[in-house]
Amino acid sequence: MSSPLIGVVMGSDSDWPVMEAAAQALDEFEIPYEVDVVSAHRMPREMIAYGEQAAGRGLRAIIAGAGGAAHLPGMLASVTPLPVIGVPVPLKYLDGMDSLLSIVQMPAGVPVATVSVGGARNAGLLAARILAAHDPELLARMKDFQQHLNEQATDKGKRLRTKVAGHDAFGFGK
Ligand SMILES: Nc1c(C(=O)O)ncn1[C@@H]1O[C@H](COP(=O)(O)O)[C@@H](O)[C@H]1O
Repeated sequence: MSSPLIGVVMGSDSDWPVMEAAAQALDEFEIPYEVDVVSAHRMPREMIAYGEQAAGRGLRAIIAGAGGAAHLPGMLASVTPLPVIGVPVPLKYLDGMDSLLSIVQMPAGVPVATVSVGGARNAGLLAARILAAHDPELLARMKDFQQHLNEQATDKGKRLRTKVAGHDAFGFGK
């Protein structure tokens, strides 16, 4: 198995049902990744070690998901030079707003690329794009993926126009 290029980490294994979508996106692009629980709050020393060692171990980006007082992505970003993508994980209370605000509002100098609440799939796709910027083969696959999305959306329009007869006003891809 090739060594991981992306670290997919989360504050708890309870985040996995949300974070799994990041792993699935990486699987679709055949990007090797590792998965682990790394908590800034509950295992601060291990979290610092993970962030400090990530680049040296060959990772190219870190996807970090956490819920509630989600300090993990920002703390990782403070100790690694790698791009960090933060995923706000929604919990039972506050619908993920707490997590979103904890991740997104970073001080200048310590960037975290924050995706939407529960947006782990986009985190995986963003990590794929980061790698694709220096990998022509991966870039070509990302373009194919975007073309496929376009075709799916166009088909949805066709189906909707068929369903709502008489409202064929514009008609992309007729
Ligand atoms: N936000 C953080 C951090 C952190 O930011 O370091 N560590 C754990 N957590 C979050 O606590 C929530 C509840 O965790 P448990 O389900 O283990 O009680 C999870 O969403 C986790 O990401």
